[in-house]
Amino acid sequence: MMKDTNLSLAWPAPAKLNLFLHINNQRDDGYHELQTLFQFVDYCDYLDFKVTQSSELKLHSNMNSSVADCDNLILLAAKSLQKFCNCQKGAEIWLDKRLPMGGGIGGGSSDAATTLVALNALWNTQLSKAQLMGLGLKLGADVPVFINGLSAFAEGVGEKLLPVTPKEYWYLVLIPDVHVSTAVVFQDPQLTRDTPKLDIDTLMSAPWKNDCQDFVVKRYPQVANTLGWLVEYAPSRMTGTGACIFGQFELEHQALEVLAQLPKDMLGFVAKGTNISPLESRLTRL
Ligand SMILES: C[C@@](CO)(OP(=O)(O)O)[C@H](O)COP(=O)(O)OP(=O)(O)OC[C@H]1O[C@@H](n2ccc(N)nc2=O)[C@H](O)[C@@H]1O
Ligand SMILES: Nc1ncnc2c1ncn2[C@@H]1O[C@H](COP(=O)(O)OP(=O)(O)O)[C@@H](O)[C@H]1O
Repeated sequence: MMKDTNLSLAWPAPAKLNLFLHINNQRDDGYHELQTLFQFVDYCDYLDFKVTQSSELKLHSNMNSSVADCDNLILLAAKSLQKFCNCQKGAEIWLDKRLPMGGGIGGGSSDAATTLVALNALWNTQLSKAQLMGLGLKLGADVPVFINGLSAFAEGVGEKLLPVTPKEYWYLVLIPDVHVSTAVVFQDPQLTRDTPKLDIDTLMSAPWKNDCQDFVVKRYPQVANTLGWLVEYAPSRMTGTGACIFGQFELEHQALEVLAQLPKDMLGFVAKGTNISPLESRLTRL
């Protein structure tokens, strides 16, 4: 069979963990100022792209959810790049969705980032990383770090990034059976939003915590149960605004052994922390 040169396969859209997350303040526009540490893991959604000569954008996916095409961050990302570059090409896109949605591991943002990075290469629109990150930020606060592709200490709403190299542990990530909306967590008056801003050296060496965790645990018993179970085996915390919980292990087999003991009603996966994103590695072999 002849090779289809317009097809480009297996672009990873990795998950991220917030190894710590502090909320320092709420801005006048409602957004929150954060200090957070992002690390990628090697557990990913995968996207395939076929470049087309008409400007149509078409998405096929195994996502079993109610996200309409017009709200899907993949199509929104592709459209924003097309518009910004006045690009006449289009694409057919296939999404293999593996990451749980609304779990605080950033799957939607990562899909958007991978779409921007891949299409910028495949359409040859030649935007710089900084330009792509600017486009990405309009789609979501977490999109720039996925485009940058390096684990980072982040400030602002998550867009001021300083690459760092935290230890690459193995993680067992558990997925409580509940959807926790980022917007709902940030709207609640009970959320702690006054953690003092600290310098990076202090933050990296202090015990790591997530300011959303107590709040989410109190409101969602599924998250409380999951954390209560995992913390018996490993240092464990919530990522982002939840609901996923991660436990950290020195060795893969230790994480796999705990996964094997998971009660039947809990779901999870084992992944390795990686300070260079799998997307960044894919980009180097177009
Ligand atoms: C707080 C984090 C940490 O990683 O949570 P997770 O979504 O990963 O759980 C993220 O930065 C979230 O980023 P993202 O999920 O892209 O958020 P967005 O779509 O930009 O915003 C969703 C909603 O959350 C609120 N929001 C988001 C980010 C922020 N720094 N302050 C906010 O107040 C806003 O009300 C916004 O309407
Ligand atoms: N391609 C996509 N994958 C996942 N979610 C998407 C996508 N496009 C739009 N969304 C919307 O974004 C929301 C947040 O998704 P996600 O990034 O998985 O959550 P989180 O930021 O909590 O990890 C979803 O609930 C869904 O409504």
